[in-house]
Order: sequence, then structure tokens, then C-alpha cells
Amino acid sequence: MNPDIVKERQNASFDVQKLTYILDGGPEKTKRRREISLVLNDPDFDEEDPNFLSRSERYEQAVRKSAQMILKLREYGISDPAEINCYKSVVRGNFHESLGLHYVMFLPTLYSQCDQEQSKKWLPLATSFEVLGTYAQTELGHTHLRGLETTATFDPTTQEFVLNSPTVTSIKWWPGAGKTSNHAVVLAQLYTRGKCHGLHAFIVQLRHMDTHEPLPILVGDIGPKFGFSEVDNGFLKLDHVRIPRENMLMKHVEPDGRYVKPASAKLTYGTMVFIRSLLVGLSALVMAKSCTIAIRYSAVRHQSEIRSEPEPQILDYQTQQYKLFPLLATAYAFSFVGQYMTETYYRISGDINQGDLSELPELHAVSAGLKAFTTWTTNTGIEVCRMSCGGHGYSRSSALPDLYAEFTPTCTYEGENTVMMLQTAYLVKSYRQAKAGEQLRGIMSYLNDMEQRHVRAHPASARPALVDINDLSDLVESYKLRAALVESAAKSIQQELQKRRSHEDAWNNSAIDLVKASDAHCHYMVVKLFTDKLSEIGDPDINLVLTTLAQLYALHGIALNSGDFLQAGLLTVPQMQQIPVRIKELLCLIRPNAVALVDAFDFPDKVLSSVLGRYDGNVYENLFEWARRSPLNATEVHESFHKYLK
Ligand SMILES: CCCCCCCC/C=C\CCCCCCCC(=O)SCCNC(=O)CCNC(=O)[C@H](O)C(C)(C)COP(=O)(O)OP(=O)(O)OC[C@H]1O[C@@H](n2cnc3c(N)ncnc32)[C@H](O)[C@@H]1OP(=O)(O)O
Ligand SMILES: Cc1cc2nc3c(=O)[nH]c(=O)nc-3n(C[C@H](O)[C@H](O)[C@H](O)COP(=O)(O)OP(=O)(O)OC[C@H]3O[C@@H](n4cnc5c(N)ncnc54)[C@H](O)[C@@H]3O)c2cc1C
Repeated sequence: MNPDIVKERQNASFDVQKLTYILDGGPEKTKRRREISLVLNDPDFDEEDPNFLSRSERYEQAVRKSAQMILKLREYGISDPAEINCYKSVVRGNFHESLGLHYVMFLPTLYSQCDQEQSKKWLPLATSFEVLGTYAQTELGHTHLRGLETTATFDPTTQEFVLNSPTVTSIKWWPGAGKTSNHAVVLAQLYTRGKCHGLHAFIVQLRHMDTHEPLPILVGDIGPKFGFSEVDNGFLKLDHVRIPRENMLMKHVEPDGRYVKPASAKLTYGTMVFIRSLLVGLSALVMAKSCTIAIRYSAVRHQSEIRSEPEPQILDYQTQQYKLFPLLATAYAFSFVGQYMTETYYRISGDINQGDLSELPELHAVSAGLKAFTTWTTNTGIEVCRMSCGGHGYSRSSALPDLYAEFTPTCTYEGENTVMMLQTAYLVKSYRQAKAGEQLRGIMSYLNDMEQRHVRAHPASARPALVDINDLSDLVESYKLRAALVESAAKSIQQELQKRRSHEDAWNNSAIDLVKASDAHCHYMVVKLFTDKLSEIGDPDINLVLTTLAQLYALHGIALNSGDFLQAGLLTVPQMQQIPVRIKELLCLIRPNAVALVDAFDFPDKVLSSVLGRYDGNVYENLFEWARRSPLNATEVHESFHKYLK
């Protein structure tokens, strides 16, 4: 064990184990997660570091691993869905799996959209992995749902749907598992009796069940990408492919071609809402991994000098703390927001299953906004962590380049982040309702008292300094009032409309304000949820250290967005000047607990897969060993010497 890291752990002011319990949701859950993590000791899961393999080898290794995972799942008797997720997350490590889409999109779509008869047929096939599925929605030319071109036309004479991608732009593009899957849920515009009824989901067989040869369908892999090398994102061109009427999910077409309207057309989009909700938790996980690597490494790395003494740990540099500790605070904040998002998703989707759709718009808006907010922040955070590790952060052995490459498409998939932020119609609608005197419930209820509070541009000096920057509840209140930026967005729309612009143009001309409003709303939610969580934590030592992190999160956010807070007159210039001073004090308070705070995330070394983030801190000897395994070192003299240099 590296002596620096031992010393760091001795300095901790709280019980790391107890904090792990809080993050997991209780000691029993921690115990079970640790038991599940032991599967990594199974030699059948041994594999080559993917960074030493070609794309094709990586895909093959990933398919082998996916198949092993299924076999072992049965062997280990893991069947509870939450435990399966934990098991898969542990085994997957920092990379994706080729069967990922089957689990995260194909199966959930079947579960939520099959009727009884369809469930009887498809669920046994899909859960036994005879049917391997993907989710084919996006097309080469469009992602916007109303713009999708693939059609499904009902033919009552044969009781079939005819699926067609009539143009190049209508070819399905991006669905994972182009080579792996034999079925797809295909989203297509439904036509019956000559009329279009919008997007619906259809189950389409793509490949022969025994030989895996494609049916008369063009299907394949779209080629190498920025990351996602394990995943065979695919293309799919359908040329008048016929499928039985029974393959339409939720069955909205009667045998005579009559269309039966669903309770809400938006239920077809349910799987996207589910994944967006999951991505909030995934952001927390990846932010936590990145911080673990960067902070442990910063504790064992010595460089330059502060005083004329031996080189200090780089974690002692104030600038290093300023890079990493706000991200550490973010990792904690997002962990609690992830828990909230999962609970909210299951609560509201439970109501939806019971026929109560009243909270569907809120679920859509909250999951879209938080997905965008948390993935954007994490995406830039990973890169800050990588840079903070200097040259060794650039080595793939650090895992940070992989974490970035695998995570960054979360800002794009399941709805491009700007587009998701623009799903603020709900915010503007809520604002208008509140302004008209309606009492809002839930997370939007803060708009109820906006009329009295009225946040407007004020000369800051004209306002009394009501906010105590050391008081978290005051900070939450400031974020809440800043979230009333939605008022500016609504006003911008109004002004555009007064210029006789169409509603659509008024909306587009206010889009920057709308995204800002959405961002401010999400930021408020995160600060509030983090602060609310503190009241549940009884252990005084843990409460203290998490309160320090929450204060840092809130103040750092204000410092980054100082213009909003000043312009709205929420804080004065002298208060703004106090914030950097307070932030520096908070960095000092967090410093002794930094390593313990990342230890509490409790990532086993095999899951972290990072030489820099090793628990024992023995970085240098392992970096050397890792480099020796590089394929270029397989021979002392590389064949290129004989071919070209000699
Ligand atoms: C610890 C964690 C463990 C994690 C485990 C692993 C996690 C996973 C990891 C790794 C595997 C993942 C691998 C990659 C997977 C990627 C898969 C894909 O990417 S699949 C493709 C996604 N495609 C999109 O998302 C398109 C985005 N576009 C849209 O959704 C729509 O076009 C949108 C929302 C932008 C516009 O919707 P409109 O086309 O219907 O048009 P409008 O008129 O604007 O909306 C109509 C009304 O419907 C509401 N609406 C729209 N969507 C809704 C929804 N989903 N629910 C409820 N209402 C909705 C709207 O708010 C609007 O409401 P009003 O009329 O104003 O009241
Ligand atoms: C790794 C990966 C895996 C994927 N897996 C799947 C899958 O399994 N199944 C599937 O169906 N799809 C999948 N996708 C596709 C993914 O869902 C889309 O790429 C995503 O929804 C974004 O759409 P787009 O690529 O068309 O971007 P575009 O919408 O073309 O975005 C390009 C730019 O235009 C801007 N823009 C677009 N519309 C608006 C607007 N209304 N207002 C303001 N700005 C706008 C965006 O902000 C962005 O800056 C995957 C994508 C990736 C990268």
C-alpha cells in the first residue's frame, strides 16, 4: 500500500463504510452488491484489456462476455431486476455490451407495450434470449419523431403491415446490435385506410433464427465511432417487408383496418423516458468513477514545490482542489438526484399503468431536463478529471479516455441535450398557469409565489442582502428564485408574438432563453434534492462532511453563473466577492476527507480498471507493467523494421 494513501485514509473524519451504506440505500444492499462484485474473480470473466484489441476483436470479446453473463446469471441464481443491473454494471466495467439494447430498450418496450397475447408469445422468447432485439427508431436523415419516414401500411386483405424505408434518408441508422440482433422494435408511421396515424412500434424479424442470416432485409454495422467499439450500431433498410398484424405493439388496428386511438400517443415513447431516467444515475456513477481515479492519483503524485520542502502531493495545490472538489460534490449531488429520478420514474409509471396519465408530462419534462443537465455536466467533468492527471491521464491505462469516449454520446442519444432542454414547454405552461392563479403541485410549485417574489433585473445595490451565503437553505432559495428565469423566456416569447411572429418563430427566437431557463430549473432541483437529503442523515460526522460538499456545490454553481444571480438582484456584489473566499475555506475543509469521500463510492479495482485509480495507490510499477503488455512489445523488433526501415 502506498504510504501517502494510507495516511489520507487515517485522516478521515467520518466512517467511510457508513457513507457507503447511505449511497447504496442500506447495509444489506451494500453487502449484496459486494457479494455480486465477487463474480469478477470468476476466471471465465478474465479478458484482454480492450485497448490492446482491434474493433472486430473487441466486438467478439464483448459478445463472448455478454453470453457468459447470461450463463453465469443462471449459475449464480441472480434474478431480481435491481441485482441483475448491479451484476451487469460490475461485469461491464467501463465499456458497453453488445446485448445492451436488448436489455435496456427491447425488453422494456415489450414489457410496457405488449398486450396479454403478445406478452405470452414474445416475453418467453426474449427473456430466454432466443429472440435478441434492438430498438430501431432513428433514421439517417431524421431523429425528430414527427419527421421519421419509415412507413407501416396495413393491408387488410392479408392482415399484414408492409414496412418500407422508401428513401436513403429513411434507412434506420444507429440502433445498437446491427450484427447481434435477430429482431427489432421498429418505429414507423402507421398508415391505414389511407390515413397516417403517427409513429407506432412494430416487432420485425431481421435474421433467420438458426443461421442468423439476414432475411430479405439490408442490415449491418455502421462502422467505427468515437467510442462504443463493443457495440455494433447498425443500419436497417426495409423494402416492403411484411409482418403479421399481431406484431404491432399495443394493437391499435382492427382486422378491418379501423384505427383505435391509444389513451395517449406519447405512451409509445415510454422506453425513451425510462432510459433518460436511468441516465441520471449513470451520470452519477461515471462522475464518481472519474473523481475516484483523479483524487486517488492526486494523493500519490508528487510534483514541483510549494515551499522549499520535499515535493508536495498534487492534491495540496489549491488549483487542483478547485478542479476536483466541485466535481466530487457534483458526484454526490447526482447520486442523490439519481435516486430521486428512479423513485419518481417508478412512482409515476406505476400510476400510468393504473390508467392515471396526469403526471406523464411532468415525468417527460423532468427526465428530459435532468438527463441533459447531468450528462452535460458529467461529460465536461470527466475531461477535467483527465486533464488533472497530467500526461498519465492521457494514457488509456488511466481509464479516463475510455470513460469519456463511452459516456459522451449520452449527451446525444435518447434525445440530443439541447433538444431535451427545449422540452421546456412544460415549464412555460406551468409558469402561465401559476400566473393565472392556478395552484401548482409537485416540483413546479415554486412558481406559485413568483408573482409576489417577482425576480427582475435590479441594480444589485438597491436590494437588501437577505442571503446568508453560509446558510444552505438561503442558497436553495436563491436558486429557486433564479429558476424564475422561465419568466424571462416566457416574456421573450410574448414580445416575439407581439411582433406578429408565428408561435413557432417566437419559440425559436426565444430558444436561448428557454434553454437557460431549463438549465436553471434543473440546477435548482439538484441543489434542493442534495440539501433535502442532508436532513435524512443522522450520523453527525457524515452530515457535516456532506453539508460541506453541498455548500461547495451550491456556491460553485453561483460563482459560475454569477451574472444571473447579480442581474436578478438575488445577491449583492460584496456577497459575490465573499463567495470565492468561502469556496477556498470549503476546499480546505474537504481536503483531509477527499480520499475517504471517493473510497465511499466503493468501486472494486476491477470495476474501475484504472492504473491511476488503484485502491493501493501503487501507480508507477503498475503503469510500467501495463505498458509492457502493449501489443507493440510482443516482439523485441517490430516487423515494420524489416519491411520499411532496414
Ligand atoms: C446506475 C445506472 C445504470 C444505467 C444502465 C445503463 C443505461 C444505458 C446505457 C447504455 C445503453 C444505451 C445505449 C444507447 C441507447 C440509445 C438509444 C436511442 O438513442 S433511441 C432514439 C432516441 N431518440 C430520441 O430520443 C428522439 C428525440 N426526440 C423526441 O423525443 C421528440 O422528437 C421530441 C420530444 C423532441 C418532440 O416530440 P414530438 O416529435 O412528438 O413533437 P412535439 O410536438 O414537440 O411534442 C408533442 C407533445 O408531446 C410531448 N412529449 C414528447 N415526448 C414525450 C414523452 N416521451 N412523454 C410525454 N410527452 C412527450 C411534448 O412535450 C409535447 O407536449 P405539448 O403538446 O407541448 O403539451
Ligand atoms: C452511440 C449512439 C447510440 C445510439 N443508439 C440508438 C439506438 O439504439 N436506436 C436509435 O433509434 N437511435 C440511436 N441513436 C441515435 C440517437 O438517438 C440520435 O443520434 C439522437 O437522438 C440525436 O439525433 P441526431 O443525431 O439526428 O442529431 P440532430 O438532431 O441532427 O442534432 C444536430 C444538432 O442540431 C441541433 N438541433 C436539432 N433539432 C433541434 C431543435 N429542435 N432545436 C434546436 N436545435 C436542434 C442539435 O442541438 C444539435 O446541435 C444512437 C446514437 C448514438 C451516438
